[in-house]
Amino acid sequence: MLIRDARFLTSNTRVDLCPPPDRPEYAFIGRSNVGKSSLINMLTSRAGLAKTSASPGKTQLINHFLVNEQWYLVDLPGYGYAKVSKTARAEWQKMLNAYLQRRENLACVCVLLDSRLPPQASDLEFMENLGEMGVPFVMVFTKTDKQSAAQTRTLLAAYLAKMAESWDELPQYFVTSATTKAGRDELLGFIDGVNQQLAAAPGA
Ligand SMILES: Nc1nc2c(ncn2[C@@H]2O[C@H](COP(=O)(O)OP(=O)(O)OP(=O)(O)O)[C@@H](O)[C@H]2O)c(=O)[nH]1
Ligand SMILES: [Mg+2]
Repeated sequence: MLIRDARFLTSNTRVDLCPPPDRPEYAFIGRSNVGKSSLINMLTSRAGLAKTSASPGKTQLINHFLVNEQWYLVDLPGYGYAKVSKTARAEWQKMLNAYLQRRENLACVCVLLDSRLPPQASDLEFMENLGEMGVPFVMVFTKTDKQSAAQTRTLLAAYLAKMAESWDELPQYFVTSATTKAGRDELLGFIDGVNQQLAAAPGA
């Protein structure tokens, strides 16, 4: 997919204030600092479109971007960020659940996972929840430039083996780097395919 245009629309904390649910939406989520905002910039080839930061907890709102006037990309705050208060975390959980359950045009959630780490409880739990809510998702492994291809393969195999313990069918996955642009064509191709399926679906 060629990215002709990508622009920021809105930031907010409430699902009812999000842009009209009139086109397919892809939400990027994952633990703080996993590389969500960087991946969005890499996919759209717009450095600085989504704000990135070396310190976790940078993204705090539901941020909508419009791509090619055709689909929405959403940058969500990271979960599992220890330095926020319990109250703030509970608020964020409430906002996130409302978003996941009520955002009717949500086509797919991209769950970002640091390719250098073994399966983390918070990620496994988050994916379980998505499964229970019936929200479609894919796994996106990030930061593969930070290690050798062999190391990525080993960790990926271990991750898939862990997932196979609780999932009959493994979710689709992508192996990416915001630095080398690895996985860009694959992920954009996937989004394009889903967009086309949705456009062809009855009632679309
Ligand atoms: N080497 C490398 N660094 C990356 C990559 N992706 C992100 N980073 C770095 O990791 C840090 C966090 O990236 P962000 O994109 O801000 O992460 P985030 O998930 O949006 O973080 P929060 O909004 O705080 O939850 C930054 O210092 C990025 O430069 C990658 O693919 N390769
Ligand atoms: Mg961010």
